[in-house]
Amino acid sequence: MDAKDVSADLKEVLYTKEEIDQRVREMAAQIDRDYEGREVLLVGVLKGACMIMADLSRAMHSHLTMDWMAVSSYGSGTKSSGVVRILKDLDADLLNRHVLIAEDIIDSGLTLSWLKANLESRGPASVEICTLFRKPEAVKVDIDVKYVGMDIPNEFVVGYGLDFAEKYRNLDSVGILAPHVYE
Ligand SMILES: O=P(O)(O)OC[C@H]1O[C@H](OP(=O)(O)OP(=O)(O)O)[C@H](O)[C@@H]1O
Ligand code: HPA
Ligand SMILES: [Mg+2]
Repeated sequence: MDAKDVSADLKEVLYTKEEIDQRVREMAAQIDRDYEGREVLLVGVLKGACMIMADLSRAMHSHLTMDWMAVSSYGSGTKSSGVVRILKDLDADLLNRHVLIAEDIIDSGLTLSWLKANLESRGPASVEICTLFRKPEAVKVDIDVKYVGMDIPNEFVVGYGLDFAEKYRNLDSVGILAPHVYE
């Protein structure tokens, strides 16, 4: 393998592009059914959710609008700082809207439990969460998540939008980062 190939930094591939694609399509179909007759505002949490937003929205068939928020709690490390910072707020007014937050991962859950409460305070008709990945062993807060793609082990993963120090987001599969990369 080319030494510059980013996938060489993975210890193990957890999900291939095809497996992710299949699961995203299933979630999109479920969301279409659940929101029948209601227009969804998809809120993508930058930057990690860029891939799931792009793929989920295109796999959905109902009318929807999209907006973006940028928050960060990981900086350049592999552990949450626990402090969520808004780097970019939404443009949309949430009053009476059906908001569906699209996320790449729930790890400690701190980002989404904070974000859900923040969006709920803006007068929406509803706020639900869709995440592609969740780490059940890492979740520290009680958080109601309506759509979960896959539960994964408590390891630092990269790819499909997920980064380590801003790298690896462009991998089309998702895998466990090899410890030699960050130790
Ligand atoms: O459940 P938690 O422990 O809070 O972790 C999940 C959050 O961490 C990552 O974002 P990050 O802060 O790395 O920003 P990024 O999306 O720009 O990479 C990820 O995209 C989630 O938003
Ligand atoms: O496992 C992870 N990988 C990348 N970013 C993350 N943000 C929270 N958990 C993770
Ligand atoms: Mg990150």
